[in-house]
Formats: sequence, structure tokens, C-alpha cells
Amino acid sequence: MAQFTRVSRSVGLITLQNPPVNALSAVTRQGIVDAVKSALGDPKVKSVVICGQNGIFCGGADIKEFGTNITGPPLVPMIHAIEASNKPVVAAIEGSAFGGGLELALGCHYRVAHSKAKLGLTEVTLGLLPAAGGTQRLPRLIGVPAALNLITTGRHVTAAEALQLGIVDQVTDHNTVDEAVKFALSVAGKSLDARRISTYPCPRPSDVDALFEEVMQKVRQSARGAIAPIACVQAVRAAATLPYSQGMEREQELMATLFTSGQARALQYCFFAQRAVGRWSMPSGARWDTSKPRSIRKAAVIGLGTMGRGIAVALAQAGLSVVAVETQEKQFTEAKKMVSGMMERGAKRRGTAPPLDKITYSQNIQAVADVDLVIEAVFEDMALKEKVFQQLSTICKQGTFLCTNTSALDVDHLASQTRNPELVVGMHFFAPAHVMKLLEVVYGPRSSPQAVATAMQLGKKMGKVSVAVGNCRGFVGNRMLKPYLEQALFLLEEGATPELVDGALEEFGFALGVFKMSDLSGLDVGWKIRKGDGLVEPGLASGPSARIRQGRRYSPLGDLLCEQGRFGQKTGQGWYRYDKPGSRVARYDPWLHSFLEEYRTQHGIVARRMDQQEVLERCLYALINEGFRILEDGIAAGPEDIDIIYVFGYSWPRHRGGPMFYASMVGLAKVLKRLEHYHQAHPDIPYMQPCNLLRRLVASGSPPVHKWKEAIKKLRSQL
Ligand SMILES: CCCCCC/C=C/CC(=O)SCCNC(=O)CCNC(=O)[C@H](O)C(C)(C)COP(=O)(O)OP(=O)(O)OC[C@H]1O[C@@H](n2cnc3c(N)ncnc32)[C@H](O)[C@@H]1OP(=O)(O)O
Repeated sequence: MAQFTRVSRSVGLITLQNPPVNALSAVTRQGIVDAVKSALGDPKVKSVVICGQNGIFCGGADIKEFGTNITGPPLVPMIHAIEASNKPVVAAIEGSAFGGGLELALGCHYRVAHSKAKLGLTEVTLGLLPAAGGTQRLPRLIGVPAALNLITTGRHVTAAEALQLGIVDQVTDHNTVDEAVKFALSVAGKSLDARRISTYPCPRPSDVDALFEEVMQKVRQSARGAIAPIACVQAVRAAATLPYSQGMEREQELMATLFTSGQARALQYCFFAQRAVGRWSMPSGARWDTSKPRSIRKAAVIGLGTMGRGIAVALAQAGLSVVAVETQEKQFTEAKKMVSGMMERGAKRRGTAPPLDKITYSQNIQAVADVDLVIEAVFEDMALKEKVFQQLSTICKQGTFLCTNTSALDVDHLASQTRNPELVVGMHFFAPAHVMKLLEVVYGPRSSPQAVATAMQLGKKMGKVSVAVGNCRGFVGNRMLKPYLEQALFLLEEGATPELVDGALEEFGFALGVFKMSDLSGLDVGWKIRKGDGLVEPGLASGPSARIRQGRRYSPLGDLLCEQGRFGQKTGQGWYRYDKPGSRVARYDPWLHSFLEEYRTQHGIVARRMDQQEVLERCLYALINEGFRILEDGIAAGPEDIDIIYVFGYSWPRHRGGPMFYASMVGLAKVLKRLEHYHQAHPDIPYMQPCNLLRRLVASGSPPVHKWKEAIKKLRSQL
């Protein structure tokens, strides 16, 4: 709702009251319409201030209303009525003014913002465009290029930037409502002719066609198949080329298409899923709201390789004191230099001072004796990690949480090396750890709820999206990745090329296809793991048995490349050719293509033509099937956890909502049918066999994704 009061005798104060973010729900819109009517009808009121309660102006339209039968007064006429008022209306912006919230403020005649406020037309991140006049008013106010930047990215701007751009008229460090009331008193009775943004001419760039063509090209490239950014460009173009009323018609037309699109559903699902993963639960019944985290002031990182360095930087940037330990002299010296450089670059970007004094370095593990939490990031070798955990257990003070950054190894086994296994959890960061947003918090059967709560809270403090998951080989992300990577190799054996596979995946929306991504990560990483698992046999043996390892189909293609010293970008050769070691542009490599042909001949494989659909189905459905197994095993609490891991950690296109959401959009029955088909065609690939949970969900009528958790619980209780 919205409350109307009169303050300072002549200022009508309208306060949006819809916790937690004052979203513009039907009741709130009705409240605003009524309050505006009261303010304009009250002869004692000479000017009006609109604000939001509890320190936030407005989080925009109520996203929960989308996809329902929307009732109540529509936003557009409501904002027009405010703009048309002959009493000045001032928006008092505290906290956030996002989406429809900022559009409401743009309908006001003046805007006063608190210095800590953030503003943005964020609709594009939800698969929409600012359809309450935002695409028409913002370019009129700040010009076409700046408006395009804000609208196509959904970027948040600070109050200072908003002032510079001309979005707000005043920024204050004081009480925003008091300042806005003063402002409203000062403008009462003044002409509003020059204050109604919809009446402004839109500044027309000299060569409109060239500008929009260039922007459209850039947007298409970065959108990776998302349709909303394109529609945003089209709407702003309408502002630049048409009168306001026709521009509004175009805005509504474009919005109508986006509003019911699958992409909008996927992006809105991601919005809520990102928040849902914070409400974690463990199979023991422990939950986010009943488990108290301990506050962590001082942390240690053991091992300053690539991961350890990134983790140390992320901890220091979050304001923690960090003890960074590396026992190897060469790595120690190199790491100190690298970490300082990373912090300096980050600080420069943020315009702050680098937190160099937050980190102390040591070559002696004894230096961690007084820290509250340790993150072990030594080389991925169980024997080495066992030793580190045994040492930590005796060195650290009572109650120190011991975390491992392993990407796949058994967290519970490491816990068993310590005196207090309940204090052990996995904190699986993604490279580069100071940049990537995802953190998998891995609990073993003995991890205490407090240890999980503490790791989750620390992740949040570090700006990560943290997801709590159970302990199994590869946890959620890497466990699902394995069948995806293997399918890609099998496709190569059967006749595909890296270009075909990567092309299909990139067209689907991944930033990089699987082979380009492997070249970037380094092919030797997986090679070492496969060697450890006893899967690698040197040389190019022939015959079908050479491609069966441990009773199932295996492709030695990756091993053969590594034997040639082709480790990807870092060696200048992998699945592609690079101009020099470390170069990033992947080029077609004739050597690789003859190698594949030779390989097929040696193994008696006749290459066949395959299309993008087969590539997508085999790679993605294999990954999704493993996701269902993960849900079945209770390793992830729900599909949202898996989807957020994939969107934030594995560059799954957000506008496709994550793998489990995508499966629900494709239709579970179809995914099941295609998996059955591929399993029949490839009986030697056990993970292509559709998982029981998938079968049961299909048998129970393929419930929508938000009902899976409930359905899984019910199915479990029937077992
Ligand atoms: C044909 C229709 C025509 C419509 C024309 C007009 C179109 C307008 C489109 C829009 O306005 S779309 C919405 C645009 N708004 C946003 O993108 C903002 C989304 N929210 C946020 O970014 C953040 O929530 C926040 C406002 C910055 C606050 O962040 P904070 O970290 O403080 O809290 P959260 O945990 O994120 O949120 C708390 C709580 O509130 C729920 N919520 C947030 N925003 C909305 C919203 N706009 N609608 C509904 N619910 C919202 C959020 O889900 C959390 O709920 P939970 O249950 O606690 O998880």
C-alpha cells in the first residue's frame, strides 16, 4: 500500500509501504493512485514527495505478479498522472530505485537521492524492458548512448553517477526525505513546463542508423542469444526516431512479446533461485534459519597456487585478516608479488586503496595457530591434503573451522584426519577465485550445521553466491560436468569436430564451447585426475577394447593430446591451435583433424555426419541426467541449487535458466525419451540410462520445476 500524510504544512508525503522492497504490487499501485489523488485534491498541499518506507525507495514491479492474472491499476497511466500533475512531485530515493521504481521516479518532476542509493533500469536482467516509459524517458533525459548503456545492461549506477548523468537533481548525505521535503517547498508554485521528461525532444544522434547498427551488433554479440537486450535497443531507437506517444506504443508492443517469453520465465526463475539457495537445508534437517554462524575475523589460506592466491585476495577484499602460507620458496616469492598485483588492480578498478596490509605471508604452517578458519588450497592430491589436515588439527586453536578447496575429493575422508570432523567443510571456489561468483559449500555427514552456516556466511561476505551441497565425487558442478565432457569426446570419435561441438554449444548460449573451455582450463588437469583414477593407458592401442576402461566406454583422445604436450592455451596447442603459448584466439588446426581421422581409422570407426541437435542433446541431456541423480541422492536440496551452480560457475546461459529449468522447459517426457534413445544406441555409456527420478517425475505428470522438491520428498517417502 501507500500512505498519504501532510508534512511541513504544505507538502504531501506519499510513502510506499510494501516490505521488503516496496515492490509495485497491485495493492501498492492502487495505494499510489489513491494517495496522488488525495495530494492533488488537497488545496493545502502545494508540492508532493514520494518515498519508500524502511530506507528503500522501490524495487520495481512485483516480479511475483508476473505470470499471474495481473489486476489493479496499470503503471503507465499512473506515472503519466504523476507527470501531468500541476503540483511539483519530488522522488526521495534511498536504498534502491530499480526497474519500475526508477520509472516511477522518472515520472516525477525532480529526484533527490541519498549518496548511498543505487539506481537502475534492471528489467533486461529479468528478460524484460522498462515498459513503464523508461525506454522513452531515459534517452530524453540523459541522451541516447548513455540510456542504451543502462537499459541494455541493467547496470546499477551510484547516486554520484546518476547526478553526473543527469538522472537525479540532488544528492544528499542527510535524511533523504527531509531533504526532498525542503526541495519540494523550494519548488512549490514554480512552472513545471520544463520538468516533464516525456515532453523533452529526444537528443538525436547525427547518424541514427549507423549508431543503432553498431550498438545492435555489439549487443547481439554479448547477449549470447538473449532476446531482451535486442528489444531494449529497438525500444530506445523508437525514442530517438518517433514522437513520444508512438515510442510508447512501440515500447508496449516489444514488452508484450518479452513478457510471455520462455527467456523471461527463465531469468525470473534465476532471480528467485539465487535467493532460494541462501535458505539451505541439510538431509539431517539442519537449516539456514536454525543454524548460527560464527563470525570469522582472521582466516588462513594454505597453498598459494592459482586458487590459493585468488582466495587470499577475496578474503582480504572482504575485510578479513589473512595468513597466507606457502612452503615452497619459489612459489612463495612469486605468489607474494602476484597477490599484491591482483589487489592493486582490483582496488584501481574500484577506486579504493588496496588492502595490502590485510595479508601476512609465511612459509611455516605454524603461523595459522590463532586463525578462526583455514582454507586449504594445496595441490589436488589426497595424500598431501591428508597430511595438511592432520597438521592443521594439531596446530590450530580449539574450534577453528578447517575447509578444503578440493574440487572433487572426499571431504569426509579429510574430516576423518582431524580431531574435530564436525569443523570440516568444503569451500569449493572457482577460478579465478577472486572474480568468480560461485562457491560450493560442501558438507560431509559429520560437518556441523554451524560449520556450514559459517562457510555460507563467509561466502556471502566475500560477495559469492554460495550453495550448500552434499559430499560426493565432484560435488554438484564437476560431477555433472564429467558426462558432458565425455559425450563431447565420444562425438569427436564418431565423426564430429571441435568446431561443430563448440559451435552448437556457443549457439545455445555458452560463452565457450567445451573444447575451447578445456583448452582454457588446461588439458593436463583432467589428465592428472584420470591417471589418478587408473584410467590412462599410454600409447594408441587399437581395437574396440582400447576404448573400454573399467567396464565402460572411454575415450583416450584427451590423454593422447596430453602425451603430445598439447595442454591447451598455455602450450599454444590443444583442441585448437593458438598463435603462441598463452594466446587466447582459438584457430582451426589441420593437425588435429588429421589426428582425429587417423584415430578413427586405427579404431575402425566410420565417421558419420551429425547435426547440432545431436550434439546438444547428447552433451546437455547427459549432464541433466546426472543432475537428476544428484537430486535423487540428496546431494543437492533442489533444482535451484543445481541451476545456480551452473549459471554462476559454468557459464550456463542465464536466459535458459540452468540445466534443470531447461529440462523442464524442453519437457521431462522428451528428455526421458531422447535419453532412452541414446542409451539404446550406446549401451556402453551407463550414465545415458535415464535416472529413476526422471522416470518417476514423468510418471507423476512432469510437475513444474518449482514443485520438484515437494515431489522428490513424496517419491522418497514411497520408497
Ligand atoms: C505488462 C506489464 C507491464 C509492466 C510495466 C513495468 C515493468 C516493470 C518491470 C520491473 O520493474 S521488473 C522489476 C525490476 N526490479 C528489479 O530488478 C529489482 C529486483 N530486486 C533486487 O535487485 C533486490 O531485491 C533489491 C531491491 C536490490 C534488494 O536487495 P536485498 O539484497 O536487500 O534483498 P533481496 O534478498 O534481493 O530481496 C528481499 C526479498 O524481496 C524479494 N524481491 C525483491 N525484489 C522484488 C520484486 N521486484 N518483486 C517481488 N519480490 C522482490 C526477493 O525475492 C526477496 O524475497 P525472499 O522471499 O526473501 O527471497
